[in-house]
Amino acid sequence: MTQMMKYEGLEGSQKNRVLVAVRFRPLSDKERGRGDHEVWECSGNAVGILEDVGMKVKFIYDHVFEPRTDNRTVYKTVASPIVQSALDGINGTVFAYGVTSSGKTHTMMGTDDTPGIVPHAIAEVFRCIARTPNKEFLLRLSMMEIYNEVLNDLLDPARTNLRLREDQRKAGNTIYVEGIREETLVSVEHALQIIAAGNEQRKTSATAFNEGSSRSHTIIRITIEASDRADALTDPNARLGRTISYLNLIDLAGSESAKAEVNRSQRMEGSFINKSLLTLGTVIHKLSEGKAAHIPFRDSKLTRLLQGSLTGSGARIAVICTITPASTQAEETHNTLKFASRAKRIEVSVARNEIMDQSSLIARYQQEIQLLKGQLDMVMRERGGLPLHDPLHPEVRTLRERLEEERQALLARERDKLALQQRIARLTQCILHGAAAATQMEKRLRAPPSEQAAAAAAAAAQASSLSIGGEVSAGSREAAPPPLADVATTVAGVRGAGALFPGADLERASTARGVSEAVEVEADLLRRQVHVLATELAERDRMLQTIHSMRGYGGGSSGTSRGGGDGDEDDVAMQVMLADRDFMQTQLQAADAHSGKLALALERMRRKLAAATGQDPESIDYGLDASPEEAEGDLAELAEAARPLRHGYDHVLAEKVLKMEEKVLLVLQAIRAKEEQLSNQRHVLETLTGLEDQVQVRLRELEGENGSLRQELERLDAQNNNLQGYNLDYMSNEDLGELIGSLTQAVERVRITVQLRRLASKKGGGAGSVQALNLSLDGSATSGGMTREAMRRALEELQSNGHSRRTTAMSDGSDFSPL
Ligand SMILES: Nc1ncnc2c1ncn2[C@@H]1O[C@H](COP(=O)(O)OP(=O)(O)OP(=O)(O)O)[C@@H](O)[C@H]1O
Repeated sequence: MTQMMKYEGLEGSQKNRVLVAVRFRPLSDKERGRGDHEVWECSGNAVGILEDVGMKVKFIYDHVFEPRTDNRTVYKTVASPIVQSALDGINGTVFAYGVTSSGKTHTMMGTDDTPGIVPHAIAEVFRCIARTPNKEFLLRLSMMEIYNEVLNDLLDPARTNLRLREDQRKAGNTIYVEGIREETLVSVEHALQIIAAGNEQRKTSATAFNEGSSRSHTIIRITIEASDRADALTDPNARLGRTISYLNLIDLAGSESAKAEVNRSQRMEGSFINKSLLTLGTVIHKLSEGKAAHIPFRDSKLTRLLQGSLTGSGARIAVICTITPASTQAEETHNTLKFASRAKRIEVSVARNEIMDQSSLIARYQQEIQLLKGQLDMVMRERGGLPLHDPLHPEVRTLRERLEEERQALLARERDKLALQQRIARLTQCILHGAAAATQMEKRLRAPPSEQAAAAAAAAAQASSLSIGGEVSAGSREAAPPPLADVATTVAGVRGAGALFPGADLERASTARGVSEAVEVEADLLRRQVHVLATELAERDRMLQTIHSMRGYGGGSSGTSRGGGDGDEDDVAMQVMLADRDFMQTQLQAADAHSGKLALALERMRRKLAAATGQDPESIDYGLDASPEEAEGDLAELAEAARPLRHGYDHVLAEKVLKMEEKVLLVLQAIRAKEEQLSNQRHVLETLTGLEDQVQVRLRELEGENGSLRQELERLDAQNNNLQGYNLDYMSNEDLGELIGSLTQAVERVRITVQLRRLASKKGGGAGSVQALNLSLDGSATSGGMTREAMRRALEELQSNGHSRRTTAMSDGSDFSPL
């Protein structure tokens, strides 16, 4: 179903006159050679015949091109606006009309050096499409010729004598050529190759004027379907605007009169060519009168084909009348100019053919593409990949790879962080023990010997009251120090190596400060790692968000419609990823919180250490030893914890891949079945076409036979008439003599027969002489109404020859007795 839309370019009017241009060509060498001279001249938009002074006959047109005008100018002026309208959904037709050799083919097709309207139009169509990214176009090209009133497909020579049909539901043009081949165009070069191949099939024969004269009307039809791009619409619920239009580019056969044809077959061609052109003239004439009279579109194939373009179905038309200024062609040129003047008076309505339903091919293709894209998406998703058709596909894949790398790096850092945390916790414990021991030692070293034992006991008590978090119980300083041997053992545990030498307690205390600083550096490192991890997490979130939005999961797009089951499966995959991410996020937060706690504990511990040793907290230093075995143990533990999750994920993916392979197999089977069905249908169609051709041939044979039978009948009728009018009484002597002559011959035949019979009876020794002889004269002798007198004379002659005769039965029933 289509709807005609008003064309804005017409400034409020829906009617538009046919645009008529006249194009002169230069006098050819051949014309000059035979003494032709120019008798027509153009001036502005007027054409006139040259007489001695000025122009006597004058015609005015929309454009008149002088002989030097090139094809590009003709295209730009006449055809380009029609091509652009066609891209906007308005039918367009450009004719080249004129006598043979006047330049029609030169104007329409041109040469490699000067391309004509057809190549220019195709190039412009593709240029405009490239400049319209918010629309999708589908171009199809068909090429046909009308030769001797038979319509042939130039793109498929096997398709001849095609029929024109009418379908009121057809968008843009209800008349169509049944079974014509249409090629979908992909580029300018492709289109020109198709046209060149079609041109090879054209019927040409030399005429008196043009060696390569076109003897047929050639029609190139470009069907343009246009549709808004769904992804370019601002409102996703808005209806896609679709249009369809037909651009006809027509090179007519020469319009010269029959007297120019040199032989019988050309005269026949001429009469057919002229039938189409004559009807075109009549149709144009009637249309130009603007009356609601009967217009004989059906009288010729050409006018029937162009009916949609010439009448109110909405079209823009341009006629280019090509003209030779040669004196010998003056009369034909005059006729061309008169035709052009009539064409100028035609008004046609101009409307855009908007497609309101899903019937257009482009709509079907769009649906099919959507469907295929959906299927492809599904296959790719199920295989754990991303849609190949997605222009961002490589980017998405890179993002996914980066995401995976980041995830791995994050996991590794988490492991490192955990190991560090454990080491910090252990160190904290050791530092506190170390700090208490150092305090006690110093006290013991400074105090008088009597107090040293009490101080050692207090230090031991303080060390035992310290919590892991670094809390020190109130009054710990007053507690009794541990024995020296205990302190030495504790510090040795902190260093993880070496013996503690009695008497070097201060040196140990300064070593403990070094440890504290190292721990602080590590804590600082940890804080920085936490920051880096947080930044990475944010980056990873952003990437996830990008992937979500690309797959329709992005913020606010959760309503994007998807196939039920497949969407669920996809959700599962995403959920796994999200859970994974959340898990890591929680880990990070915990690590963050813990490192904050650690920093606080470290600070408190440092202050306690400083207070215990009476030193500046900044100068306290403890030695530190790493424990790689423990870190490795942690890593293994973490990997073990992650395994079930990873295993589950892989398992789900593997299952999906299997399922998807099954689905792909089913789709492939369906495609194969369809192809087979199509090939069967094509076979049936070919058989039917073959049968139809045979029937046509037989029909023609029968018509031939019918003709000769009719001739025979006519001849017999004429004879019959002659015979019916036969009357001896009115016959001339001459005719009577002739008749009697033939009668005599008949009688002679009878006589011979009688003699033979008699001879036979004698030989048989039978009844003796013949008693009686009954004669029945044949119809040819009696039907003419032979007189009794003539008959009598004939019998007398018989008798005088010695034959006896008694009775003769006349064929009219009367008895005849001899004298
Ligand atoms: N405007 C022009 N400028 C130069 N040469 C031209 C022009 N028009 C036609 N010719 C030349 O005149 C000759 C005949 O032209 P063309 O074959 O286009 O005529 P035609 O009208 O198509 O003839 P036919 O009806 O017999 O096919 C060609 O050699 C062509 O190159």
